[in-house]
Amino acid sequence: MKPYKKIGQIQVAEELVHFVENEALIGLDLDKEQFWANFENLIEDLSPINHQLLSKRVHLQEQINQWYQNNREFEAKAYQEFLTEIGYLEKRVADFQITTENVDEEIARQAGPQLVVPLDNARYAINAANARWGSLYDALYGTNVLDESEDTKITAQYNPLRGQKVVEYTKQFLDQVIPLEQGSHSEAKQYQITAGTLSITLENGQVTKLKDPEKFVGYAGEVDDPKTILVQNHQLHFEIKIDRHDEIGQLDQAGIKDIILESALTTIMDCEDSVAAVDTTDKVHIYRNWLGLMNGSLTSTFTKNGVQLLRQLNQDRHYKRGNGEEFSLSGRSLMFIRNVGHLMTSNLILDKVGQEVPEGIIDAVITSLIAKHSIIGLSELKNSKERSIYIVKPKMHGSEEVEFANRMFNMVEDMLEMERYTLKIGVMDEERRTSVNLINCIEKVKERIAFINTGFLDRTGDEIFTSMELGPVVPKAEMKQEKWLQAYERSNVKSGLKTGFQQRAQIGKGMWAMPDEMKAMLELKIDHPKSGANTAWVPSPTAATLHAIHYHQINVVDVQTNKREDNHSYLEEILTPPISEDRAWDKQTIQNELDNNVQGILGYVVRWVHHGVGCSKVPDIHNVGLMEDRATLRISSQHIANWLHHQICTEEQVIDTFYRMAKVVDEQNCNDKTYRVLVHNGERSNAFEAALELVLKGREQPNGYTEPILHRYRLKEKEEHLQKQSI
Ligand SMILES: CC(=O)SCCNC(=O)CCNC(=O)[C@H](O)C(C)(C)COP(=O)(O)OP(=O)(O)OC[C@H]1O[C@@H](n2cnc3c(N)ncnc32)[C@H](O)[C@@H]1OP(=O)(O)O
Ligand SMILES: O=CC(=O)O
Ligand SMILES: [Mg+2]
Repeated sequence: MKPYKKIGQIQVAEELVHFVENEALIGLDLDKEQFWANFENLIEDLSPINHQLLSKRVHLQEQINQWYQNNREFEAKAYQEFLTEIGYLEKRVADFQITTENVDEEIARQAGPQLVVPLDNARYAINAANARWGSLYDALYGTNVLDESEDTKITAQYNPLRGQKVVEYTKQFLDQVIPLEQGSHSEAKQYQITAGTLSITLENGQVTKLKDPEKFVGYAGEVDDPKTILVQNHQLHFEIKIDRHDEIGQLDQAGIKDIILESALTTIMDCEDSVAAVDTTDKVHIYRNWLGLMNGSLTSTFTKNGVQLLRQLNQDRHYKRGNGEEFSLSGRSLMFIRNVGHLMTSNLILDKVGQEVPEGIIDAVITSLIAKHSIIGLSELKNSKERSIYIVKPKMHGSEEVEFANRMFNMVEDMLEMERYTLKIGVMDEERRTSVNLINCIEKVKERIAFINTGFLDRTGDEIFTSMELGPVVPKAEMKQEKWLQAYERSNVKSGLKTGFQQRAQIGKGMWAMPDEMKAMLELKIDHPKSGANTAWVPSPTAATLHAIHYHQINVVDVQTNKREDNHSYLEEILTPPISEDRAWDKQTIQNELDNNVQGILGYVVRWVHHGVGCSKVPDIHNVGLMEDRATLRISSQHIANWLHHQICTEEQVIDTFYRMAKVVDEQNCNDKTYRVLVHNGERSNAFEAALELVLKGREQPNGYTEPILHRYRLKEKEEHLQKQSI
């Protein structure tokens, strides 16, 4: 147990006290004693409400379970009436528009990718902040986007034939998004600035310009020898980089060495489902990284390909307009911070009766305190030009819980002496009770909402859990085609547009969870801007650069304008549970489903529990690397729990599958010297126990969440490790 310091009536872990008083509060005009006194009041006011909200979740679910048991023949109308009666479905508020002010351009006006990154990993987090700009040449060369033959494979040295394909693809992209009045970019020999505008000399000597000359917005270098041409299309920028002496540039008749796309407009620094933070040390580590991002001091030193590297936040980018006037664009992605939800408590702080305090309350106070460093502008590397702080709040159920978050944000603003609505909120639409009451949820935070986002992964987990009693759900891969999911996605866009999100806030779509499948992403993720979303999640900087292409191809403003007319009522479809009509799957189908889910669960949980890694790339049974986090774990564990409950498989079969897949996962990790096998000489590791419990006790977990079990086993693992060290 960590030593605590008694402050007023509460007890605060020494490590947190030290961090707050010697790091987070330094440079801020806040009184230390007052800070702790206010924090204590806030805990006293809010903790009981937090607990009541959680009890309500349990109570509603008990009633839903009972209803399903009494109504085996599902009838949509009766179901809706029942949900209204118990207060799950809320009475819709009168029409309103959100009024959020001081929202940065990256959120309100620009449409583009949103990157997510685990905040416990400084190397990745800085990389993410810098992923505002990414090389299109690298993204195309280094992934599977381009069709590959023997000749165009990635080789140890640069492969010019592959490079040629990259250039061809890029020139087509340029012709598509910044076409020339005559000819093609592939015929361009020279780009220069003439009389304040971009002129292009073609190989036949003809001089032409852009079809839309206003897309040229700036340059760097000399007018007759520019090093950078900055263009803008659909509010999104990119740079054409020219250097005739460069290894790549010299192969191009116009000297183009790269195209740098504005990529991750925004990034979510994640303290939630992609990290494994179970104690004070873990939490303070994350808070310290956030502080480094907010005051611009975060660095990371690491060795890559035998070279020692220092990574730090990028500076802004400087240009001249056609008339010579200087201007700059941010070199970094606009950062959000994702706090934890309302569920867990933390021993970082104990209240006056010695109970752990809700972790979401602690996150709200500490992450906002830290972000104040950025808004008072101590660092040159400002995050928000509008002096706003962007907090993503996940896993809220219904409008009461959103109202609670709003109340908490008000109190935090007051205690940190911030103007009202400095704290903006991003509401994850990822629990069913929020989806069906989304307009009411938005209304509760209408002065501060900066995004809604369909977290379809958590949402799928919640869907399975909520309808657990009704029947067996469809196989996991079929979930995306289910009525509820399609309707939920559309309804989310509709709700955002009806309440005035256009040009004011983000309507976001979910994660691309196959980090290496970039060709498929380029083919499919264009559906997100097409659906009216002005952002969507990507798992890596490379994915951000490739997904940015979609926002050049689709003008989201136009799409949203058309979608504003959507008057379809989606409620009944959203409330159609994904229960299989035909439960007669053959033995092999059932076993494959189990194998796939169990492999993913074990592959993820072993790294969570034994190594403290909260987001991993884990191969599925077809050997496709999948991004796994707590939300995907929630789906897989709930899925098996559901099939077990409805006797699609037996407990014996599940346990047997766990043992078999443990060997597969051990084999996948055999090159990792720090790896400990899941079962050793019949002795099950903590990770194995945790993974199995997530399934066998899946129905008992609050809303199917995985946090309680993961935390318990990770703490046990840490404790055992300490004991071993002290022997
Ligand atoms: C349902 C939800 O809540 S989704 C939200 C939670 N999910 C996430 O946050 C996903 C974030 N992504 C990741 O954590 C990682 O990309 C993973 C775990 C999926 C894969 O990680 P790895 O196997 O290490 O990736 P891989 O080896 O292909 O690439 C590593 C390189 O890419 C970079 N990278 C990978 N992901 C990211 C990221 N999200 N942000 C910034 N950089 C990243 C790393 O910095 C590293 O580059 P470096 O060597 O120059 O530092
Ligand atoms: O948080 C995202 C999700 O899909 O869940
Ligand atoms: Mg989620």
